[in-house]
Amino acid sequence: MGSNNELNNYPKEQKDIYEQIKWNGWGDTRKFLHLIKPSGDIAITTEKYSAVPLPSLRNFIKKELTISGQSGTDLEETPSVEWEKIQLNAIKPYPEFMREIKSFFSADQLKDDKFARITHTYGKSLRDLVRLRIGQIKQAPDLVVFPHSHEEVEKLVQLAHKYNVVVIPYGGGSNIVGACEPVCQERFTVSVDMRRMNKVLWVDRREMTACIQVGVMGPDLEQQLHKHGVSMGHDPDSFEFSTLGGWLATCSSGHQSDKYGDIEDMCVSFKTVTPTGTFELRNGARAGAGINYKHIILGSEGTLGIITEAIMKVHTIPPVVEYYGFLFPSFTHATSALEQIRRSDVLPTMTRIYDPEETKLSFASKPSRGAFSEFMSAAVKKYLYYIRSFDFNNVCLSIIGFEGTKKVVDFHKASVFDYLSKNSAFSLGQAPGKTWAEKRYDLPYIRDFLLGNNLWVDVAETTVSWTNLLPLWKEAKAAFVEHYKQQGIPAWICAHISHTYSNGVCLYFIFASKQNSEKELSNYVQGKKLMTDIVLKHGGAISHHHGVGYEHVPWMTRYATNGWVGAYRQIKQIFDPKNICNPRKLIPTVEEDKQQQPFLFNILNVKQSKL
Ligand SMILES: Cc1cc2nc3c(=O)[nH]c(=O)nc-3n(C[C@H](O)[C@H](O)[C@H](O)COP(=O)(O)OP(=O)(O)OC[C@H]3O[C@@H](n4cnc5c(N)ncnc54)[C@H](O)[C@@H]3O)c2cc1C
Repeated sequence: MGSNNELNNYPKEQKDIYEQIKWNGWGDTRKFLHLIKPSGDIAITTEKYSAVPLPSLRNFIKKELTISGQSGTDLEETPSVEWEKIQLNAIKPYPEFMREIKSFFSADQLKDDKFARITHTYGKSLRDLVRLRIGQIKQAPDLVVFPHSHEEVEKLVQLAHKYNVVVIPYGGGSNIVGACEPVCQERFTVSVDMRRMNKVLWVDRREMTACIQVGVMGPDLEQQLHKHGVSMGHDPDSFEFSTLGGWLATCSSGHQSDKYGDIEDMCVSFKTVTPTGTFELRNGARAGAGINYKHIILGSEGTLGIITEAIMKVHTIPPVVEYYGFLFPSFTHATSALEQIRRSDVLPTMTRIYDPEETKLSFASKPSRGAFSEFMSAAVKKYLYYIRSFDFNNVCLSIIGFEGTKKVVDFHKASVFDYLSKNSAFSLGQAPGKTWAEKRYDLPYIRDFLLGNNLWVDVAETTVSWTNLLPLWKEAKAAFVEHYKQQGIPAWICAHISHTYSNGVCLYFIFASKQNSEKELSNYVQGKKLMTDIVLKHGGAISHHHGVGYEHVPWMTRYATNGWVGAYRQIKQIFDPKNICNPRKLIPTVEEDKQQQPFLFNILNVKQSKL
């Protein structure tokens, strides 16, 4: 049973992570939003705190999701089904494959019970959560395998290749693009849960690199690295529930990307198991020795093979960490400051700029009434209004962070603060930065609450040039609200900028609306299509960091040139001749390509899905 390797000794008493997180929502089962009596306020409960009121949030939702002349949208319960009541597709019988796989893996590494299958069917996109909440699962994987080592992944992929079995790597399952969903009805499908491969294998403090098993989740990874005095510095919003393998496979980006880079900048090399062989690690600063295979695997979303171990760059844990809040009089002021900072030789570790709508959301979701006032005394407000002519409807919050030694932080800070003040920014000091750091993983929990209350919320993000940034922002926001308004449906949209580059930024939209009376996904699909089309019109990337998966496939031939789509199909054919690795993701099949429109609606499942 298994290979003789000490890394195989996964503690028997340890629960797997999929058993500890929400099966039909986001994250920690102990953290959720709910209503409290008698106030009717929305509150948040976490592992540490029970029912902390967010007293402005309910009114904010009501006010923002209102069409003028109509009464505001209020909450109306739309509960989820219980997982026990869900009917799953039957497991496809495959005795030859099962016999051989059982001779190599222990019983504890092979699961086909209902809960394991449900929790490995989808990721965390709105479409995924909706289908889970109504119990619509048509293609759960037939088996979930939990490898403990690189050698076991090799054996699994060899067997899958031999028996023509589909393999879908499953990291944290936090993707929001349908990347882990089985979509090949006819073939036996294995979900490969990587999360037992979670060790930092070595740290080299001289070269500042670490070799890491890629099933490790964010907090565990940083904890292990911290024991060596180093950090990787990759902190996406999904940090707590995503894995290094998922980050590499989706080209992920974290909050501090301005300083430490995106995942591809941190990655030196990795080991990948493909059906036609394993690509090995190669350590070293860089090489001009032909095409580095890592560039082909990065972002391949499990369609070419399974990444098992990675050598990543690390840095010394920064002794000084300072995050500040600023207010700008408008989004134009804020983006102008950002562009000037980017053009200079100095860079903060993180720059986040919220547009006026997201600024209001940010203050409305704080755990005290009138959080905006907390940051500003009446005198300051008067000063901003009368002396600085701030219109509070247009004000934009910004969080700007610096990390490093005191000398480095002070140097960057002085210069950055100069650009901020030239663009009329007003400093709120470090308090908003501290609040942001403490609460930064809370926002996604609002989505579950809204889904349970007759509303829906989703996101769209892109990389756009500095030139097209404001035109895209303005058009997307106006078009989204107008589209729904014409149908008499309330809609709300906001945006922020979270990563900057010399030639563009990541612009991130959050949009919400009401579930329709039919409780089907068509309302949502219209919004998704509208946003993606506008992004492409302004030359934006289909995604800056969420990836392509299944949900963005219909736009891929418009985004990537046909030449590249064809080349990718050939690469896939070489690496994976039987198309067993996460099929029908990333690019459309030739047949799907020919029938773009019906395919789109089929993918987004408009007709069949009910909320
Ligand atoms: C609330 C929320 C916030 C988010 N914020 C961010 C953010 O700030 N930045 C960001 O980049 N993304 C963000 N995401 C998206 C998501 O977290 C990322 O795409 C993340 O990189 C996925 O990692 P995962 O381990 O969960 O991968 P999964 O969702 O499990 O898998 C994603 C894809 O990678 C493949 N894959 C996984 N592991 C491997 C492997 N070992 N080898 C080969 N292929 C593999 C899967 O087959 C799938 O195609 C967010 C998502 C949510 C729900």
